Amino acid sequence: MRILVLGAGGTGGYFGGRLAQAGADVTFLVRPARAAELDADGLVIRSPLGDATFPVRHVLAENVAGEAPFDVILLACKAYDLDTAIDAVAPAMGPATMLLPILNGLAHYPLLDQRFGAERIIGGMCIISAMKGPKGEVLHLGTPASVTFGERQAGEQRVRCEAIAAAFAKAGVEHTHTPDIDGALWTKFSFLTTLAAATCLFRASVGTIVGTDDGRQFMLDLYAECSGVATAAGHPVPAQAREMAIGATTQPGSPLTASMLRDLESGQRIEGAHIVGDMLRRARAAGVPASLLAIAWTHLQAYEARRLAAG
Ligand SMILES: NC(=O)C1=CN([C@@H]2O[C@H](COP(=O)(O)OP(=O)(O)OC[C@H]3O[C@@H](n4cnc5c(N)ncnc54)[C@H](OP(=O)(O)O)[C@@H]3O)[C@@H](O)[C@H]2O)C=CC1
Ligand SMILES: CC(C)(CO)C(=O)C(=O)O
Repeated sequence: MRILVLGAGGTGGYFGGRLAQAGADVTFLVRPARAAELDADGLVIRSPLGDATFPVRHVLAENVAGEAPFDVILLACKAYDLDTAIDAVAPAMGPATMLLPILNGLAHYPLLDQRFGAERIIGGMCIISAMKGPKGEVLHLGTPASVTFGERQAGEQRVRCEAIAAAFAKAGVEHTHTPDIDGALWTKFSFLTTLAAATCLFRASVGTIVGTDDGRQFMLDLYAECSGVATAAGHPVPAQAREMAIGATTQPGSPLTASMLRDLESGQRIEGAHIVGDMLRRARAAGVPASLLAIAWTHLQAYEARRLAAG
């Protein structure tokens, strides 16, 4: 199976790197600065699950057509880079290629479906804390590192998902090929939106937030808004997943934060519109009360406005 990975950052670098390390046929589609880092140092992974440094095959967008066809394209960019990423992978989409996005959120699916056809877009997401370090190394923070994926349409997608599962199994990557990817995506979206909105709003970890007088109730109320949107969309979060989400977002002393807080605190662009803004838009469309989401989204827009004004 030939795999193209768009993005050799935190998630693409980690999961694509583990596949390549295990001998899978992996090519990274990168931009020139990342290509120069990979040429100089190889792909460097620093992880509690095992450090690794090795050369990887990589290609620039202008040359990717010559490398096609691929069986699977793993899309691992930030949501604000979606337009350029979609253009970059388009020449690599052969007639049988399927694309597996692992971005957070849901709003990329209609864009991908429209451009490439829904029959070619598998559903996917990942659980990990990872980022690109100052020298281009992929830093895996903590131990969770799993990918969940599944067919959005019966037929060919199922066969391809089975092949993807086999590749992750060979690479020793924790993975789930789920029969209900829409449910899994909504479960993650409602949890992640709560985590991102709250940890960014208060610039603090879960433990610090719930250590305040009203922090625990704030988390519960915010999760109720987000999971209410999931229910309204026809994908209520199953009881066990709800308990896990509430446990993780209200655990005293927990150092947990969202990757969005890391981006915000380092002054970078954030996926606020794709995650918190999109959840609020869906809440309003469904008539779900969402006053806390509105505050969190106002805060993220103010951050983005100040960032732009500062140049
Ligand atoms: N990091 C985390 O812990 C987690 C992240 N996620 C989600 O995963 C997604 C990816 O996040 P993450 O891996 O952290 O992001 P990163 O910013 O670490 O990596 C994204 C990579 O995509 C590359 N890229 C963007 N556009 C293009 C393009 N047109 N052509 C080639 N390469 C491109 C960037 O390249 P360049 O280096 O040139 O800018 C960058 O290296 C997000 O939706 C995020 O929310 C989900 C779970 C956890
Ligand atoms: C919820 C978490 C931490 C797990 O992957 C995440 O997706 C993020 O921080 O973006």
